[in-house]
Order: sequence, then structure tokens, then C-alpha cells
Amino acid sequence: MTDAKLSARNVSVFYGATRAIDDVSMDITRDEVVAFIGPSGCGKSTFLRTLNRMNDTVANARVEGTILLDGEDVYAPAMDVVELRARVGMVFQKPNPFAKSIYANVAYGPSIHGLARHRDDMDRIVEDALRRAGLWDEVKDRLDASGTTLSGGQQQRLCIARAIAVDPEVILMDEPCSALDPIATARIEELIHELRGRYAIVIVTHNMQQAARVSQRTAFFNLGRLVEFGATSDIFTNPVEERTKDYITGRYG
Ligand SMILES: Nc1ncnc2c1ncn2[C@@H]1O[C@H](COP(=O)(O)OP(=O)(O)OP(=O)(O)O)[C@@H](O)[C@H]1O
Repeated sequence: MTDAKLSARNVSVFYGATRAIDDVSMDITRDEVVAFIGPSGCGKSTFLRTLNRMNDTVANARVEGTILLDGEDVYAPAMDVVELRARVGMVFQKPNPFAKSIYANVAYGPSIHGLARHRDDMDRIVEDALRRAGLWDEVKDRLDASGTTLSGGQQQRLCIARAIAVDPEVILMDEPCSALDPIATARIEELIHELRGRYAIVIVTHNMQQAARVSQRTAFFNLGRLVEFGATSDIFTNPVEERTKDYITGRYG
């Protein structure tokens, strides 16, 4: 409990009068990859987005309960949301690089957060983030080319580099491979393995093999509830709840 990086306590999320997440509590530690699985519409993305207040941008969304980042209340009025989203970065389903150069995509965050004093510092941050995202060798000779000229898989790694560049503590990934082919998907999965331990990683996925490959713990959601959360090997081989068993064996969902 005490080594939780992120802690959700009795979190419910409403869109207008509809409850999308119902009383979810969980801890996520700093050195693990956690997968969220469950049928379409069960609230995985909604819950993921509460962790760095991405739901703030949805007009009718309301969050109840508490989310703590290193014990600090994420929804406290004093919380700086821009800083929060640097500490808890996000990678989306569809790669969304800015229509700017590869370099500028990665430099954007460090620049608004004042992380580089000189161009040399920024060059180092950009190179380091691209290396850690496994993209450096493919782009080092074309840093001035637009990020949108990269392949889908490269664009997704660029988005990961962009998140990494501000030195986050947590990376949230919302179905990061669903728009990618199997080779690009395998590359992102390798990358998740390499990044594990440096950042807490939470990944929403519809692909159960992917959840089994990349995560140490898996959370199964159904109808807005957290049904079961445990070691990935247990969830996939020996789930406690009947509903989890039905879902992972493909009986519904
Ligand atoms: N902006 C919104 N306004 C109203 N309802 C919403 C909004 N976003 C999501 N919902 C509803 O909240 C519920 C949970 O949606 P969410 O996208 O979190 O589920 P999910 O498990 O991530 O689904 P999927 O796997 O299909 O992406 C669904 O019933 C959805 O229709």
C-alpha cells in the first residue's frame, strides 16, 4: 500500500446522470505494468482518464472519490493540471503527433516545462527520449521532417518519446496498438518491457494476449465495476470470479 504511485479510492465517474465507473479502488505501484481489460463500454478508458484528469475536458463528466499520486490529491484545487499531465503522461489509441518536426514534437513538453536552458540541453533531452522510445536510429537523420511523415508504428513511438521527454512518473496507454500492424505492435510491446521499472505503466487493451505478454497485474472491469485485480498469470489461468473466467475464455464480451 505504502509504495503506491497512484491510488484510487472509491472512485465513481458520471457522464450526466449515467454512472460509467462505480466505486473503484486500486493501487498501482511504481515498478509495474498494469493492464485494464473488459468488454467494450465497461469503463476502462473512463477510469484511465480519471488518473490524469483527462475527463476535465469532457463537459458533462464528474468524478467522485479520491485519486492520489504519491499521496497527493490529483483533484485538489491547488493541483496544477499541466504539471499533472507531465507527471502522468498519456499515449492514445491513434498516434497523434503534432504537425511539426520530429524534433519539435519531442521538444515541446520540455520547452513548456522549462527543462532545457540551452539548445544543447534540448538536443540531449530529445535524443535521450527518442533513444528510450526505440526510435532514434530510424529518425536521427531526419529530425526536421514532419512527425506525420512517419509510419503509424513510428508515430506511436514518437508519441511515447513525447511523453517520456518530460520525465513522467506514470504513462497511461489507451489501446496504443489498436491502429498498428503486428510488427509495429510487437515493437511497442518490446518497448513497454524496456520502460518497465522506470515508469509505472497502465495499458488498456482489448487484446488479451497482449495483456498477458506485457503486464504483471491485470484489472478486469465489467459494467463500470472492478471485478477482479490480480497477478496477470492468475487472472488468465486461475481467475477467482466467474465473470472473469467467462470473459477470458471468450464466453462473453
Ligand atoms: N463523453 C461521454 N459522454 C457520455 N457517455 C460517455 C462518454 N464517454 C464514454 N461514455 C460512456 O461511458 C461508458 C464507458 O465508456 P468507456 O469508453 O470508458 O469504456 P471502455 O471500456 O473504454 O470501452 P471500449 O473498450 O469500447 O473503448 C460507456 O457506456 C460509454 O458510452
